[in-house]
Amino acid sequence: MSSVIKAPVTGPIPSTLMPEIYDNRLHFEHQKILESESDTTTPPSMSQYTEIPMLDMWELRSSSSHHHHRGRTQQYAKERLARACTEWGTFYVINHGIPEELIQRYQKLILQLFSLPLEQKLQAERNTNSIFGYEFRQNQKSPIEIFQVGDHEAILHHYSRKLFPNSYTQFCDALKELKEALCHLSLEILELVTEGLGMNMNNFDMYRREIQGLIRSNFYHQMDSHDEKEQVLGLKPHMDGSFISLLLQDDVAGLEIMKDGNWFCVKPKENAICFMIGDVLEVITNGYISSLQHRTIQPTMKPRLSIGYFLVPLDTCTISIAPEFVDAKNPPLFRPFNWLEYLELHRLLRTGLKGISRPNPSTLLFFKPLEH
Ligand SMILES: O=C(O)CCC(=O)C(=O)O
Ligand SMILES: [Fe+2]
Repeated sequence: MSSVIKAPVTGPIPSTLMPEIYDNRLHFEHQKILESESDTTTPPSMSQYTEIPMLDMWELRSSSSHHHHRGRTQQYAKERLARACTEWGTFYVINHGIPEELIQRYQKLILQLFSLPLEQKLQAERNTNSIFGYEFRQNQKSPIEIFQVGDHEAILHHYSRKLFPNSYTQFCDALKELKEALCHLSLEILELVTEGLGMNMNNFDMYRREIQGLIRSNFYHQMDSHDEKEQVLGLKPHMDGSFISLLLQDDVAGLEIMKDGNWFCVKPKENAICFMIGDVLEVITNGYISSLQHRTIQPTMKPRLSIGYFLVPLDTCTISIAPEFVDAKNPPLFRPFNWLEYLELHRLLRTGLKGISRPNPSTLLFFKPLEH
């Protein structure tokens, strides 16, 4: 029998108590973050480009793997997948099977949404307590517009009706269709990843039943500046609060990833979807794989559109380390928590707490076992 150390189980903390409970830890941890990542507060300098690993879904899919040669190809692809997760936390997925027509149809409609008059878009403005709706961020030199919805159809219809009074079904249909395709693909990849890391598939199935999807479209306005050397931060450095995320991009560069302490620019790749590991998977694997720190740079020549799909737990789902990742040598690094608790901290860290105005690089720091 393996010696399994159980992390203390705590219930969700009422949001009203959070600031008091976490205040001291917040100051302490915040200081550590500032020391370890001071570069993120200064304007970014030109980052080097990097290639990231590339995974071919045709090779990874098992349906016709009886053939000896194909079996070997698949085995090799699975090994590369596991390595991409432990070494990079990100990779491009090719031959993913999501129809180009569907992606283009949604891109066209979401660009129509972003080109509506601001007063109309603000009819669907995100409520401060919600993660859904339209958001206009006046960012340093040029704005970022965001539209995010989840699996709740009523919410999607509510916002879509305000934005497209005459043609909202067309928009809703395209969004739902794309969201379903991305959900399917992300579950397929998540299963391959967890299997490749040696996770017990019964534990995986447990999570699979408690999952929801968020789809978020980011529209980055180009800067007026003509100085090509000047770089302005779009989205600040962050980790996604998801199991995994999938990112579709147009042909404008802007995504940057942190690898071995340096920022690298990831060029968009035609017909490829960027996969990223989020905080939830880091917790479940007890840090065996890490969530990917990333940020974006405002475009200079033309605007940029990205569409993110986030596979996240249900609000009430308890996220805890899968027991197979804990033993005497690997004590638990995180306490169990639920998704709403995580979101609340995420929000607090973003909006600032008692003078702390810097946004979070890692929300997970606050879910360490209290004795650590
Ligand atoms: O626009 C991008 O490339 C990244 C977007 C992102 O990181 C996010 O929405 O969380
Ligand atoms: Fe992100």
